[in-house]
Amino acid sequence: MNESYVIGIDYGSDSVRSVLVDAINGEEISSSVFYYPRWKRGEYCDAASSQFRQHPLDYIEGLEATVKDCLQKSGIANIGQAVRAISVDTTGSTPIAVNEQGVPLALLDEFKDNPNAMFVLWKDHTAVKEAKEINDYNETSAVDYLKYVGGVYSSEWFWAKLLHIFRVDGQVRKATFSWVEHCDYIPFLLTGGTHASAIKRGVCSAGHKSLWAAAFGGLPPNAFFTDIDPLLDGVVDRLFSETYTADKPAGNLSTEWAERLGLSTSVIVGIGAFDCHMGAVGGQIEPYYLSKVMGTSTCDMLVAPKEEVQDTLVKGICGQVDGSIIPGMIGMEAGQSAFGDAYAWLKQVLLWPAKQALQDVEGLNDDVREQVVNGLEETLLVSLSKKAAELSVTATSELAIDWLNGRRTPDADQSLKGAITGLHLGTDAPRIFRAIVEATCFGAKAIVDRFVDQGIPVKGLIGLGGVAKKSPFIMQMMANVMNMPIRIHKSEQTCAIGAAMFAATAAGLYDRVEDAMKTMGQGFECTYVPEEKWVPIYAERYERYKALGAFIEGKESLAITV
Ligand SMILES: Nc1ncnc2c1ncn2[C@@H]1O[C@H](COP(=O)(O)OP(=O)(O)O)[C@@H](O)[C@H]1O
Ligand SMILES: O=C(CO)[C@@H](O)[C@@H](O)COP(=O)(O)O
Repeated sequence: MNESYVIGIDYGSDSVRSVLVDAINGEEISSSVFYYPRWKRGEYCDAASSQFRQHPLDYIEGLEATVKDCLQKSGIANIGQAVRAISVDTTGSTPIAVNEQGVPLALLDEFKDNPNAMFVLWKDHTAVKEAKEINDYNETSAVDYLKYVGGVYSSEWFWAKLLHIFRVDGQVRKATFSWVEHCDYIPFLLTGGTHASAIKRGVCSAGHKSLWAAAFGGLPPNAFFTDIDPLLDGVVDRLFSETYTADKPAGNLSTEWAERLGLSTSVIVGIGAFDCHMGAVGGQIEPYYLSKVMGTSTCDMLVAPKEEVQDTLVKGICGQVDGSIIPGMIGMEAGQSAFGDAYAWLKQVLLWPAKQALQDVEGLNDDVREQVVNGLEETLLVSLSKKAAELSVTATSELAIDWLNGRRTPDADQSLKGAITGLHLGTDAPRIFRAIVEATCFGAKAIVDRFVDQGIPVKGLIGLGGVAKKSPFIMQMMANVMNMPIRIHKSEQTCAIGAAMFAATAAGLYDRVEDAMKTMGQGFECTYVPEEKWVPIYAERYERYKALGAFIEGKESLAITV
């Protein structure tokens, strides 16, 4: 019997996806998706105050459901005995408070409905004030602890979130022993860990979000944190000093989880990492190619050999970490806090009157109502794209800024807001949609410019994730705005496939993840090439986008006519 099956698990913002893969050739045997039920009902969240929390049970139920479903769908007899390894990727920074035993507080009766005891999702921006305090304090610090995270600490990250929760919830603070990223918690859970000090931390989350750096000898010292707020006293001592790359095992599947999943305890559980990092590997990243994972948000990943990067520090990105993507190389991360979410926002604005009208119509059958709403939800972005693709654009057409969820890169500032300008009576839904799509592409170009300006060349673009697969309109606009071809990867599940590649490496089926990537990678399906006619028009409009952005930031008065 072939005993080379591995499982990759990808925890996205709305759902978890698992894939069962044959590690010998990368063949995808089966896959399964589970939408988080509590999250779907909007529980524990308040978009108006940027509070986005996820209950650990959403993750645990999804883990069990998708893995069992994959095994069952495979149709392979005794598949449970043939699985060699599991690796997990998750969103991040998505941390949670745990007690001494490593149990998330929301799993305890006392805290089961308390959002502050749950995972603080990456896009939760309740800690803007705390991030600013970290940035301000670092300015005065003798050691620049932000130098490997782009020089700016974001409210999307670990320490800002921890401090915020400690300040707003004394009960949670008192019950907290340690604080752990989602990507480090799941391997701990699967391996049956019983003490928080045994949680193995991946270098990916530690380096990009928690200020861990080998050059600092680990995390910043206690004094750094207590100077920001004495509430943080002692926390760092209960965190970690060692980190691991994702090609290494975290341990074996515990007896409890082996039984729950129908697998054996010889299954190796790999060290976890962030979705976009494993996604870049699933999408066959190459040195100096920007791998853009384009979904709800974007994560823009780049790897470069250590000896070439040397002392170059790229300002305003989400960090550069030795081994965060591919062990042995410097992994760099940048991104946009709202990409697909910006389109989803417009969709919801446009659907509101229709949904309301359907509610108001008396005597309408509930099934019909639901069918109409579902139909609109599914088709609206596709029909908007079709119409928007037919529009011509001039210098003064509607112009938007994409910071609907703040700005992640360049120079994280989650307090910034989006904008749409140049509206007139002829402005209709497709024109607004076109402007928003264009703004997200301009935001993407600003990231490329930042890498290049700081001495890191961008030699090509790789497109991954939901939007890259679903929207030829947006990908063509991206190629035109960037004036660079963009190659779209074949895989529907690059993050989960990347996790499967790491699982295969952690189990020793490959020596290096690059070898797994070569053999298990599915290749590319198409390339969008810049259209000459549009390149100069977008180049001009990009200058206008930058001027409008500077105005919104309060840096400059408006030097363009909108
Ligand atoms: N046809 C479409 N055109 C543009 N964006 C789309 C389209 N269909 C879905 N999206 C966007 O894709 C995003 C989801 O991407 P996906 O990669 O599936 O999820 P995640 O980011 O959670 O991993 C949503 O924000 C949605 O607005
Ligand atoms: O920010 C990171 C990683 O650093 C991502 O986890 C976050 O953008 C979530 O990505 P998705 O768009 O939900 O796939």
